[in-house]
Parts: sequence; C-alpha cells; structure tokens
Amino acid sequence: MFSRLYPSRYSKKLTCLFRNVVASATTNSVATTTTTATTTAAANAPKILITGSLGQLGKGLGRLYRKKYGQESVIMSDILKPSKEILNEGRYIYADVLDFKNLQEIVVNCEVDWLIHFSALLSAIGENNISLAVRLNIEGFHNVLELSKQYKLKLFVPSTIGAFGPTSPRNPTPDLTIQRPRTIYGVSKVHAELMGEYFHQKFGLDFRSLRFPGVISADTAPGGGTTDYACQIFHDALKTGHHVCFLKKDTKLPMIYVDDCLRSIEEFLTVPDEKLKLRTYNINAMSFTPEDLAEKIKKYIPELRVTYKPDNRQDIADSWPMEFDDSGARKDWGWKHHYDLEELVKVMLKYLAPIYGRTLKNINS
Ligand SMILES: NC(=O)c1ccc[n+]([C@@H]2O[C@H](COP(=O)([O-])OP(=O)(O)OC[C@H]3O[C@@H](n4cnc5c(N)ncnc54)[C@H](O)[C@@H]3O)[C@@H](O)[C@H]2O)c1
Ligand SMILES: C[C@@H](O)[C@H](N)C(=O)O
Repeated sequence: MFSRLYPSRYSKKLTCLFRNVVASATTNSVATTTTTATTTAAANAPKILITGSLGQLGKGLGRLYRKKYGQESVIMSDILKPSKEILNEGRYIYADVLDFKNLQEIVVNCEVDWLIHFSALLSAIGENNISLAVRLNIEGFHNVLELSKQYKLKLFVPSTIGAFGPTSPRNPTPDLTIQRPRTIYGVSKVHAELMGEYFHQKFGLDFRSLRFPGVISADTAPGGGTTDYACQIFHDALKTGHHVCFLKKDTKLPMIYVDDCLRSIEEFLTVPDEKLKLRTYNINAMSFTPEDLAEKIKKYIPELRVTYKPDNRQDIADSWPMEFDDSGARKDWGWKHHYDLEELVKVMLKYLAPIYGRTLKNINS
C-alpha cells in the first residue's frame, strides 16, 4: 500500500519506524558514534541536539550549525543509519524520541542547551499511519517538551501550513486565526504550538516555533508530505521529461526554498525574547500552482510534460492556506526570504542538471 503511494524511501522508513516502536522500550543507552570531527566548539556556543536530523530539514540544519558553532557543538540524531558522509562531518547518535530515558541520558551526558525537534510523520504519510503519527508527533513531542522544561533547554519545534484547515481563511492565512486542521499531522502540530506556548507562560520555557510552507530541496527527498510534487517534478523533468502530479494543476500552495527555511530557523533562535510577540510565527516565500511551476521549468526544459492525476493528497491541499501571511515575522524580527519562484527553479536545476548528466541552456544567465 505505502510503496504504491510513496517512493521507496518512505516504505523503507516506515518499516524502520515500526521496528523501532517495538524496539524502543529496550534501548536506553547513549550509543555515541565516534567521528572524525576536527573543529572544536566556538566559545560560548550552545550545545545543540537535533532529533530526526536525517530528514529533509535536519541534514541541512546540522551542516549550517556545524559551520556556525563548530562540529563539537552539534549532535545530530535519528533512528536511521547515517551515511559515511554524515559521520565524517561530526557527531551522530541514535536517539528515539519515543524513548524518554534515552533522550534524557543524551541531554545530560552531552550537556545539551538547545533542542531542535524535527522527528515527525508528515501530512500524507501520517494519514496512512494514524496511530504511529499520534505516537511520534504527540508522544515524541511530549518527551522533548518535558525534558526541555526539566533541563531548561531552548526548544524549537517546526509547525506547518498544515496546522490550518478548511475553516481557516486561506487567502491569506494570518498568524492568529481559526485552526481546525483535518489531518492528524495538523492536529499534532496545533497541539505542539499550544503546549509550547502554555509551557512558556507557565514555566518560562523558551519554546519557539515557525509554521513552514512546503520546503523544496534538491539533495534530500521529502518524507511523505502533500507538497512533495514540487521537489519530484525537477527530478522527473531532468530524467524522463514527464511528471505525474498528484495534485490538480491549479492547486495553489505556499512554498519555500530550503536555504531560506533553514536561515529562518537560524535567525529566529537568536532573536532576543523581548522582541517576540508570539511563540509561533508564519514563514513564507512564495505561492504557486503545479502549472505555474511547470511553466517556469519549461523555460529550461521545454520538453517537460505533466499529467495531472490527483489522489487523496488533493483533499489535504484543498484544506490548506493558498497565500500565507508572514508579516508578523517580517515586522517583529526582520524575516526576509531570498528565493522567489524564478530563483528557486534556477537553483534547483543548476544543482540537479549535472547529476542527471544534462546541460541546460540559459540557466546561468
Ligand atoms: N519538509 C517540509 O516541507 C516541512 C514543512 C513544514 C514543517 N516541516 C516540519 O519540519 C520537521 C522536519 O521535517 P522533514 O521534512 O525534515 O521530515 P522528514 O520526514 O524528512 O524527517 C523526519 C525524520 O524523523 C525521523 N524519525 C522518525 N521516527 C523517529 C523516532 N522515533 N525518533 C527519532 N527520529 C525519528 C525520521 O527517521 C526522519 O529522518 C517536521 O516536524 C515537519 O513537520 C517540514
Ligand atoms: C507542508 C509540510 O508540512 C509538509 N511538506 C507536508 O506536506 O506535509
């Protein structure tokens, strides 16, 4: 079922996740993998633990923070086996967010200051695994929330456009409005936003969250979301010239290039507390439909053909924001995106074309 709906990365991941749910009760040792890390932590650098760090956002943020604070300051973790490259870049450890003791041991032994919590099942894959999504997205979150309170950590948990639903204003969607999502993913994210805000008020926890649109990246496949077509279309355009899109051609959704998304986290986490009017802000860069994106790609790959075959992900997309109002983040702490649709298409094709052995005309102009 999953392999029919999603590429092999997701079905492999699910097998691993199910195995892990069973295994988590018995795993509670801090299995630190020794690495070839050479740089030492910058003075006063926070010790940052990233959960779910082998996913679409985690790998990039791990690299960014290692550059900024030194390899020793960043502990990447996940339940997956890392590549040699990840191991060589710095510290990586096994951490199952469903295993409280395992996480607690890591926080204490590694003297963690900031916890960046990326482990989650995304929207589409979550609808097909509701009980696992409840465990991972809600129980896993409770574990990191409790630990962050106990050990006074700064806690960042991303939220999403999926935290809104059909009764929210969709065009545009402001920071504060009705939030009645119709996916378990969205429900778990609203829960995280509210719990984080409550722990901030009640216990002074430095909880911060950004609601991201669909994140587009070239080097890591997304993990089973409703916006994944916007990554896959680039690979298909270069490989076969034909993309089968699971959304209708006029489905408009907010999107962001991964570099902008990661920079927003980096900037947001160092904003002084007194500047923040909210604990959760909308973040945006652009909105487009599959047809808009295909037209831009055709500028460089004119032979691209797109067939539209909407599936159950269409219902999810139809309940999400079309335009995302991130004026709060822009006003309160100076958020600005760098990549619009034009720039996004260029950067993705420049990165991917050589991988598929293609030379594209006009791409550098
Ligand atoms: N990618 C997007 O478009 C997007 C947009 C908005 C918000 N977000 C949020 O950002 C976060 C990261 O998203 P992503 O796209 O990198 O997701 P992803 O699916 O690519 O990565 C999630 C990671 O969590 C790990 N994981 C699964 N079970 C775990 C467990 N028990 N313990 C520890 N780790 C476990 C997985 O192995 C995977 O590497 C998520 O919270 C997601 O909701 C992502
Ligand atoms: C939008 C975001 O949360 C994710 N890419 C998803 O579609 O589920």
